[in-house]
Amino acid sequence: MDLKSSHGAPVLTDSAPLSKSRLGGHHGLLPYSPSGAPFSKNLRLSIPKKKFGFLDDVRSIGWLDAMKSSSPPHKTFNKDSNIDLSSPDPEAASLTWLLKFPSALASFEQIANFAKGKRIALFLDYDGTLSPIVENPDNAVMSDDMRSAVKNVAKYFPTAIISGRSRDKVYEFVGLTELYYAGSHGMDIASPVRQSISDDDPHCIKSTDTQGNEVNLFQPAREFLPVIDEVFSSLVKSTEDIKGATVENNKFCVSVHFRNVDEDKWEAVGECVEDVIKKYEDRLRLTQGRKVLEIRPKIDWDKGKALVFLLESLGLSNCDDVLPIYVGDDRTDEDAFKVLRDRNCGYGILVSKAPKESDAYYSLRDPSEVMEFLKSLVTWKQSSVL
Ligand SMILES: O=P(O)(O)OC[C@H]1O[C@H](O[C@H]2O[C@H](CO)[C@@H](O)[C@H](O)[C@H]2O)[C@H](O)[C@@H](O)[C@@H]1O
Repeated sequence: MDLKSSHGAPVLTDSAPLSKSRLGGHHGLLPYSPSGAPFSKNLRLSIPKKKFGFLDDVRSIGWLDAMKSSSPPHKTFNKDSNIDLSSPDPEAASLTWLLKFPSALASFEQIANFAKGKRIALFLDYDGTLSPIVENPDNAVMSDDMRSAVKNVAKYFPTAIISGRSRDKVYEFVGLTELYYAGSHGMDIASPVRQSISDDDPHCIKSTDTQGNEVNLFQPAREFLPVIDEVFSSLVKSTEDIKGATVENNKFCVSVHFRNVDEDKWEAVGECVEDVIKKYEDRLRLTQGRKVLEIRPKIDWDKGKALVFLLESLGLSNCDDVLPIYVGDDRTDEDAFKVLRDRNCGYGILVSKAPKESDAYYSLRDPSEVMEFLKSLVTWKQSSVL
């Protein structure tokens, strides 16, 4: 694994751009694009690409606009057509987007064809993918139906959850022992013990899981634990007078939620965060998710690196016989989509109703479609072994 190390931790050398050109170089896995599609060639989707770090956005456009830019207001969808009515030509924009990111359900046969003769390995984000987005992060429980769909799919395919939550928290929500878990945006991975991975790696420690199995804990940001705890306490204090603001300790990162804060106080939330983290400028970085600001160690590690680590730890890194599929809804999932795209090995599936730029190949609209997709994988696998 290509990991630059300094003072024992992998160091972030550059802030990677979120998206790159989707054209060329990946022909083997490009999804089917219907010809003669019913949309005008002149229509272009105007979706801003993220080129710089979030603090650079703040410096150029201010806190409020930066926070708004990645937390677009809830769109109004026509009940029958599910089309965004707030855009000038929503129907065309939606169709154009679906041509670029076809539905993984509508394209299921094509995905299944690519998977023939390969082992599918599944990687799932949690919030917004397995559970719907809700106002209070503590209430983001997974439905029993979804749990049973994930349990079933894991009988046939190695399945891992890669979440921004702490590993313990996401396990508490999911509660399935048959999965692999990575928390804190991949900075806390529990995987089976494999000598080649764990030998001599200072970030790996052997531990025991809830069932008494020996596991390998990979925690590349362990040295940041005291800083993260310090920042968490300071943020709880500094945001206590902002109604609706909450701070979540995700062990190796901290989330500052502003979903329930009046928009005229968003800037105040941003300023609290800036005040607290400015003295850690060389050690921490700031990113943004869905109405959440996230403070993370400045190390070269993300969900994409976690995906590669898990593939290696599970003995699934050979692209010739493994097809990794990563399903996620958030900006942080883009790092994993990009890894699959760059390696030309596997598919990213973006969960979104609204057109967004992405390095995924396919899309699903919401967690209920994710559940349908998981069920389809099981049905397909069962029928192919008959
Ligand atoms: O990587 P994920 O599993 O998607 O975690 C990302 C963040 O998800 C949670 O926040 C988001 O979901 C909440 C519950 O639906 C919602 O209230 C919040 O506005 C969203 O940002 C979680 O609370 C964060 O800590 C995670 O980083």
